[in-house]
Amino acid sequence: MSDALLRLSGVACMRGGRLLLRGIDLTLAPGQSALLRGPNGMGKSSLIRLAAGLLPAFGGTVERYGKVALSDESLALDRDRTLAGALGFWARMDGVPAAAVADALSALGLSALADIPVRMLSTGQRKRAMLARVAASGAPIWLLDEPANGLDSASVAMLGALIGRHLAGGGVILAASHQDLPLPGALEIDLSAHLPQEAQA
Ligand SMILES: Nc1ncnc2c1ncn2[C@@H]1O[C@H](COP(=O)(O)OP(=O)(O)OP(=O)(O)O)[C@@H](O)[C@H]1O
Repeated sequence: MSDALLRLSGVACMRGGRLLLRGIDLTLAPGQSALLRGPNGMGKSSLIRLAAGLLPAFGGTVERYGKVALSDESLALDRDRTLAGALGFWARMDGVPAAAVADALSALGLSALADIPVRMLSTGQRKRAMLARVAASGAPIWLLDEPANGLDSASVAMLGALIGRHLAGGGVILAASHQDLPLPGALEIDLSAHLPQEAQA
């Protein structure tokens, strides 16, 4: 038995035949969060994908206890549907009530854009729409790759409120970001401490 929702134990990450990272240990219990730090190309996105189960671990284990919601650079929303329609599609797939979509739109300041086709959204609006999909998913495990990219300060504040509610409700968050995130109390993981030995020499 375990209280953890997400656990990485001795994880090593390989990409394109190159060992990027090794020895990653992380346990997130309800209400906890972690932030991956490191320069470009260090493997932050790769580790997020690995935590999502989209990339196999080269070594170690990844345990997930609950559904996962991922926000990364891919849109994952039907560009030709309205924003509410595209989010509604995922709500049906996720088996969550339609009200979750309205709540998520409201939380991200997108209610007025509910009937706009996704393809017409601006960069920042699209990013908020992707975060709305995560918020509406009902998943306890949020994996957020650069969630503040393209967001203005008001939107970052909305993201902060969303994050606070998710953690207070017993969810967990693993994020990667170059920017400061509204993720108070997050465990910071500096990936440069996890380079393979030959890369450290
Ligand atoms: N599909 C792939 N096949 C092979 N190598 C890849 C693939 N995707 C990424 N890589 C390589 O893996 C390394 C880590 O990439 P990753 O995107 O995880 O880094 P990152 O820390 O998120 O970078 P950034 O800060 O620029 O977003 C890079 O050297 C990249 O070239």
